[in-house]
Amino acid sequence: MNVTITPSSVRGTARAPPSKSYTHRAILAAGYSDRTTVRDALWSADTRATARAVDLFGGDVERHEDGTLEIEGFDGRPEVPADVIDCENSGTTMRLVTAAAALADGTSVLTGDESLRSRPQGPLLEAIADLDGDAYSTRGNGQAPLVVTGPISGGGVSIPGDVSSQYITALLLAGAVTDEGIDIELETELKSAPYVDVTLEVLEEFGVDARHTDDGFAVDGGQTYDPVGGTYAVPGDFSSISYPLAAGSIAGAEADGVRIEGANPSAQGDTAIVDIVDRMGADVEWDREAGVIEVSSASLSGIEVSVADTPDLLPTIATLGAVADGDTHITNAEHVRYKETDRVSAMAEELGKMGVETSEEQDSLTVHGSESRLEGATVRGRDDHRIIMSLALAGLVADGETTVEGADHVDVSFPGFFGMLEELGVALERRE
Ligand SMILES: O=C(O)C1=C[C@@H](OP(=O)(O)O)[C@@H](O)[C@H](O)C1
Ligand SMILES: C=C(OP(=O)(O)O)C(=O)O
Repeated sequence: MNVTITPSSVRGTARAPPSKSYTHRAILAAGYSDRTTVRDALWSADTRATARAVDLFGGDVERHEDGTLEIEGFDGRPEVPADVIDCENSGTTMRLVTAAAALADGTSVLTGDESLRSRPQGPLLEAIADLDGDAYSTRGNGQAPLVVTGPISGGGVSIPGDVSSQYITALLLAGAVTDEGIDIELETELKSAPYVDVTLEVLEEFGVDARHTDDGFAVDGGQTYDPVGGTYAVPGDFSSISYPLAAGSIAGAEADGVRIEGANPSAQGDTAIVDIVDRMGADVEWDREAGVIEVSSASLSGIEVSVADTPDLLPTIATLGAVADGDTHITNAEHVRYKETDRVSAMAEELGKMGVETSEEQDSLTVHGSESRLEGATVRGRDDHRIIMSLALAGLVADGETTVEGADHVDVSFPGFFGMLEELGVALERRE
């Protein structure tokens, strides 16, 4: 599907979709439990991939119309899957499920789409091998397809922290149900660190104890996943909130801008987007207790911002920077190159088609904003949900129409994205 956006101003109320990161963890944690009800779960292509893995491990995920998932777990000991586990486009699924597969008494095979089969899995495979499991890439290049044989019983591992925090999350979730637990020593500084805090928060809610140590993280073995009252509720997603928030900041009607509901505080690092648009000059208020953000546009100025903790915000910030006056310097961005696409280059090249100048280095992206309007253009979504959504936002303030190709991929994290834009008053057309 291609989507053509006509420049529009936005006003009205948007509701944050549930968090993808919390939903993945909740589905797998529920799999490790006896039985759990997960309320307000995100049901998207990525989270469905995690649910399918839980089914293949011997659990059962049933979804009710209201978004509640009733999950019968495999109770800490995954069965050997009867089929290949297809993680599709989801890095989180592949990492979390690889470590779960290492608990099974036999061999699991994991694969994914072309994008996922190009992302790095080597450090996690080596960690499993250090724990006396057997884990390898069929092509010997550290990328999926992956073959994982367990069971592991726990122990100590050392792992780099600057490739993906998801390796740590995966080992903590699985480590709790090993015999010995897992002690993780970080070899390099941790990037995307708040995502591990999200994991610790979910583990705590499921009654599992895991902790920071002097040189990394640790989880004791022999624990049981058992949330209070047998239920867990997923909070709103701040990576997704970044889109209506940025839309309101660049195209919000002055008198009555955009109101975002479901914006309750949690461990998500991407809550930083509220501060970022504020620093750029948007008129924004966040009532944390009510979980409501209100934003309207003002003229924005470029800023310097590190995405070490918040890689998923880079595409949104790049679009904000394109509209702002002056340079927006996005630093500590190397790990953003290991996502569904190399998002640093993807945003530089696609915004370039809209007349935006950028300078790219391995670890940073500088967007040279100017007061002249962006040019409407046909841009490639690169089969990457965040690139698609961020380019669609740029289309709100371009001169003329902007067509985003391959826009269906928003289904990965925000299936209702274009419907939300329409409700905010955006004129757009979908073409198959
Ligand atoms: O654990 C998670 O839920 C995520 C961690 C981050 O990845 P990395 O840790 O690989 O940077 C983030 O980019 C991804 O969208 C979700
Ligand atoms: C990188 C992302 O997710 P994942 O790593 O799960 O593919 C994302 O949602 O932007």
